[in-house]
Amino acid sequence: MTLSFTKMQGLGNDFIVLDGINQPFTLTPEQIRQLGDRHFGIGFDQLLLVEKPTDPAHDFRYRIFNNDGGEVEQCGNGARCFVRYVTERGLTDKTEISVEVATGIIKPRLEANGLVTVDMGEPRFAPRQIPFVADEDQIEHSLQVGDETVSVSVVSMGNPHAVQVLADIDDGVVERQGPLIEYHPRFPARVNAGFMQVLSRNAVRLRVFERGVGETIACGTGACAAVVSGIRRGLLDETVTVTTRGGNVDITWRGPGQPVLMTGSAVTVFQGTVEI
Ligand SMILES: N[C@@H](CCC[C@H](N)C(=O)O)C(=O)O
Repeated sequence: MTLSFTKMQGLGNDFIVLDGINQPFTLTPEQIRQLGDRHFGIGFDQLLLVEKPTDPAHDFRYRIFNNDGGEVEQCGNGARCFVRYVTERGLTDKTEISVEVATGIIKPRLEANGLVTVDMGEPRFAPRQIPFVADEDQIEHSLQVGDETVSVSVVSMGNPHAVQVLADIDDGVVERQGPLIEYHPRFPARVNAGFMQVLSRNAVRLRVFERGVGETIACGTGACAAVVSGIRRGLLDETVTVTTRGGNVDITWRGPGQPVLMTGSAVTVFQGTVEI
């Protein structure tokens, strides 16, 4: 089978995007792993699939597969690339679209300056919504990670996140704790592990060890989860610039009951075909 693909990136979090509307196909997890291999395949953090919506009230269905072949619920940097892809390829003439993801609806909007703003929906905190093994919603939970006891905020942005606030995120903590937190038994669906350094009430640095990939250069849902957890901890104001290793993204959250808004770049890198 020959597949046409587009390689895209949002802050260096990289994707292949496949049009499943005009090019119907199915891929096994093993085939996704092969395509994602950076030496033997195309290489990507996530594979994004554009499909017709199941409900005609929406414009598209957006499916996401991690580099390990597993399907996941949400991808923020990918959502920005998604709207650029469907507009650049003429799949819609709208610049604001309503998109079905596994756990709800997101609304990406292409701005006049080329940046993309995504209404990512409301964050969730109840342990069963993460999922996380705990009796009640707390702003911080104590977690035993190897021989360290750490304090995490758990947030679902459709997908699960555990965020720590640390004075230094470059001292080896991501490499040491990331794999242990991803597979921690209190996260039955595994988790994305975020490591945030607060610079001011409107600026943070963030590194994320992503479920199903390892550390990525940037994680959009991770940025949303980190800012939400920082606001809940009383450390941040409602609009925050998140600096990742791949660049900046702006996040706004006005509090409980409100959606998280994310604004950042989305870039097409190249197009091609691949035999699978
Ligand atoms: N890179 C993403 C998140 C992709 C999914 C994540 N690894 C998961 O397993 O939940 C983003 O930009 O949000």
